[in-house]
Amino acid sequence: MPRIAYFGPQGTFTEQAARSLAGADELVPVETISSALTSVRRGEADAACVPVENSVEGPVSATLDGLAEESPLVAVAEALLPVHFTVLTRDDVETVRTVASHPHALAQVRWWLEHNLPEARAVVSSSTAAAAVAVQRGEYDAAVTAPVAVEHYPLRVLATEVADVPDARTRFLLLRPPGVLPEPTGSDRTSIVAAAANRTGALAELLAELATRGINLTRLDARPIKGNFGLYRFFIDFEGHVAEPRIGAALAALRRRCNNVRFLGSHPRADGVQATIEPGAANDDFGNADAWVDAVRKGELA
Ligand SMILES: O=C(O)C(=O)C[C@]1(C(=O)O)C=C[C@@H](O)C=C1
Repeated sequence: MPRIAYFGPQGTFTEQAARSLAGADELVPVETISSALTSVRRGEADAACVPVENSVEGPVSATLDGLAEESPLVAVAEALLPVHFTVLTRDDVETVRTVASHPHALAQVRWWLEHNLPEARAVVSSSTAAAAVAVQRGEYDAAVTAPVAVEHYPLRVLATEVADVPDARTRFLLLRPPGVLPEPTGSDRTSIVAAAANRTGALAELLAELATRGINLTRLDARPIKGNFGLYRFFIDFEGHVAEPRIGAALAALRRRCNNVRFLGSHPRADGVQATIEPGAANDDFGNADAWVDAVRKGELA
């Protein structure tokens, strides 16, 4: 049975995302995002499920860095989960002095903590479920967790539906080694990471290759290239599938212009949003234009 390594332990938001993507596959919790990716690279798991971006706190840097380095992995599916939290404590805790969670979770409940647990010091844990484990062990007084954590850890519920931003969401990826790509659906996302040359206008030129082909961006993040202070990689997500001519042409142009381009996948969007097709950028427009150039080269048309 195929195995999916997910960012655990049991009871994380990522487990919920993995369940929605896994079908009948076996789910295997691992402690960190980087170990989920490593287990796929080593062939110990067939796929990894990890968070990639949150609508309040932004990109998950461990995922971005993990995808830019070592052997390539590609995203074949995504899940989008609404994020609100449950705060758990132990029965013996009278005053909450420490509250633990994943940094992304703490950032999403900052206001709530200031107003409801003003005495509590926030402590970072590797995941929301790891915080629940630490509370069980008596290391901290409370944990900010995913609602499902209460099914795994017998703790007292202090609050539910906790979220400073009511409509917060996190997007998760299912990653595999390069192989057969998912079919295009008309509602797809393509992801790349590229290191633009260090000269005036290099990033603008890179983005222009996408803009002139009518490709709508859905995310742009910069991450430092470690060991090269001041140099950055750009993670770019955009509408469309590499099977479509406008996307293929843009990727070829980026490959020519950039020091390094890595394809991170083309897969259906979880929100079902259809790609915007600008006038002249449809598959047929590219096909007809290529056919015309072929005919010109053969001396059949002018
Ligand atoms: O710790 C978890 O439960 C996770 O799945 C990680 C994570 C994240 O990385 O953003 C996922 C969703 C929430 O936004 C908070 C934490």
